[in-house]
Amino acid sequence: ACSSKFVLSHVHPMWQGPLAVPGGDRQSPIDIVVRKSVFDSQLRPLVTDYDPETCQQIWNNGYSFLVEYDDTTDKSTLKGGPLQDKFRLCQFHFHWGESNAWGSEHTVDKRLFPAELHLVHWNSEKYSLFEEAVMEDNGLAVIGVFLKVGKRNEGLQKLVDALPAIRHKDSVIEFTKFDPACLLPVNTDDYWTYHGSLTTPPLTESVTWIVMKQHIEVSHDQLAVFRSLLFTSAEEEVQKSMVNNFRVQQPLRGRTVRSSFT
Ligand SMILES: NS(=O)(=O)c1ccc(C(=O)O)c(S(=O)(=O)NCCc2ccccc2)c1
Ligand SMILES: [Zn+2]
Repeated sequence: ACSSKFVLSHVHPMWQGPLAVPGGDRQSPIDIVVRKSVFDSQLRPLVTDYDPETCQQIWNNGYSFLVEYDDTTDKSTLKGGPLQDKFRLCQFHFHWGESNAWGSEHTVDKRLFPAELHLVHWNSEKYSLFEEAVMEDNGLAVIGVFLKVGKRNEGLQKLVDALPAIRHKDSVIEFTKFDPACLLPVNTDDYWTYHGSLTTPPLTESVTWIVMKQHIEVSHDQLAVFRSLLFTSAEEEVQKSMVNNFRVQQPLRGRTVRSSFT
């Protein structure tokens, strides 16, 4: 899997890392200004082909929880959309707030959502390892999906039920047969896309971001379980709730956000 081998232990407490990377002119997240996005008719529908059998584990890495997939073969892939190559799913995770008023990393016309899902993929046509791809311009593709509070999300419940077992940083449990397609919105043809970066250290500018226009709904109670996770490990005296694990928005620096819809 992608990030399990690298527990970012060097990440200082303010996991958000520097506000901006020196010389970085394609940092993420950003505010998507809808009326400034440019429709591109060349943008194709996303093609996801996820195999639930590749789901391996769920763990708390000290700033989010990650569901990790076996990315040693092309069994769970993403292609199409703005992408030229085939990308392999390595993990998905979320960002959320301490209240339903904020929590997402991207915003749409400054609108905040209570949480945001990221599905991280790497270019397996050009690179042989995630760790290589993460350093390259066209190395990663991350799908962003906004979460809104509403009806209970049945697909999410299996994941929510696993969270109490990984309350503390560095806890991990086996987690299998989870199809991440159940977390995608009904309509995946409408999205914004732009070139950006990881929103966590090392903040490398290797990400083609694909942000879904349509959100998914989760219940208030499901989101409350996210907030029961802890940033801190079992040994630490002071336990800190895992909330507000999002990075501040970054300057657009002249980038164009393209849309697949008018
Ligand atoms: N918000 S985001 O999509 O940018 C993102 C957040 C967290 C992580 C992570 O590793 O935990 C990742 S990651 O899986 O891409 N890993 C980045 C850190 C890393 C770099 C190099 C090798 C392993 C891990 C991405
Ligand atoms: Zn993320």
